Amino acid sequence: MRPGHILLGVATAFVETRSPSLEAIGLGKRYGRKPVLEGVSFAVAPGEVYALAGPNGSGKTTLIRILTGLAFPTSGTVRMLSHDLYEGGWAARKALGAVVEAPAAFYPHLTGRQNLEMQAYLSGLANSELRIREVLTRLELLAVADQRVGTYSLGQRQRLGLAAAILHKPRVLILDEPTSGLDPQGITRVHEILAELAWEGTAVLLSTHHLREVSAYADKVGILGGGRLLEEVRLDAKGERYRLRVDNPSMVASFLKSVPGVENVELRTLDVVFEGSPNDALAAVVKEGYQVRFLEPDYFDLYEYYSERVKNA
Ligand SMILES: Nc1ncnc2c1ncn2[C@@H]1O[C@H](COP(=O)(O)OP(=O)(O)OP(=O)(O)O)[C@@H](O)[C@H]1O
Repeated sequence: MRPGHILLGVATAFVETRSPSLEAIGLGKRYGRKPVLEGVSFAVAPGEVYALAGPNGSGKTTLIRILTGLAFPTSGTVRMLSHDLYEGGWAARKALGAVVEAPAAFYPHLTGRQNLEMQAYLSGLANSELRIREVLTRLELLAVADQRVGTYSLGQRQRLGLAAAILHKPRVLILDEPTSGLDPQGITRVHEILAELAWEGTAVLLSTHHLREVSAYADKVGILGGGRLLEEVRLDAKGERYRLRVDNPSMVASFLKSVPGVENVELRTLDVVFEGSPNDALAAVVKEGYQVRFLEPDYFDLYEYYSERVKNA
């Protein structure tokens, strides 16, 4: 997770000094002759949140199925805590918690608690009673823990899926659209929980269409398009930017590119966005005789950036 104000130093050290928990290395996948993924590589460090975004059909679910061992790549490999996922056996698999086809499948006639007990038994988890209570509390499911899962709302089932995925304290958590179908409160709660898990050191990879919510705490966003990783956006590395609204933005954008102290000038529909000195930019534009309507800080908008990136791919 991205460092919060108080804990900044600690989290930064945590993310940067450890080797990746999850690595995708040159992943490719074909169905027959149809390529669905090509050359996809990225890494997720302990405590990092990596969000996969991309339009429908861009390959997110296929990639997540490969990363969780539910499908095999045609080329490339996956490493989980430095073990090969497909050949690393138990050492690689026990590191992983996942919800792939959300909401996860549960026995509807058993209660939430009984479903978790079943899962703990099947995965050989010793003394699971306390741990089950812990995850039910964390996912705010204690009040419905002894209710049959068949009576759960979609949000409760989604959270039970997450509870099951983290029961054995995995160091890598992979989730395919964990907030799909949830109401705004449910979406916020799931994102809060993922941020907390990352804060404790779990490497979290999720696919999502909720870019604005995820940009509040994700460290990186991988943008998939047509089966390729088009770009990896580091959300913590975005420098200070400014937005200038003027009467003739395209001419002002070309002009600003030649002004010392002003960098990375971009035209964004009605506005000119740039990095560097806002004072130098304003003085130069006014001196040149352009009419300025306003100048303000440009907060990085992942959704806007993503839309532009996918449109131009
Ligand atoms: N079993 C399969 N056989 C053939 N083609 C497949 C198969 N599974 C997926 N595809 C194709 O692979 C492409 C990527 O699909 P995928 O489900 O991974 O995309 P996605 O990004 O998860 O989409 P969405 O956002 O709609 O869930 C699509 O063109 C899809 O038709």
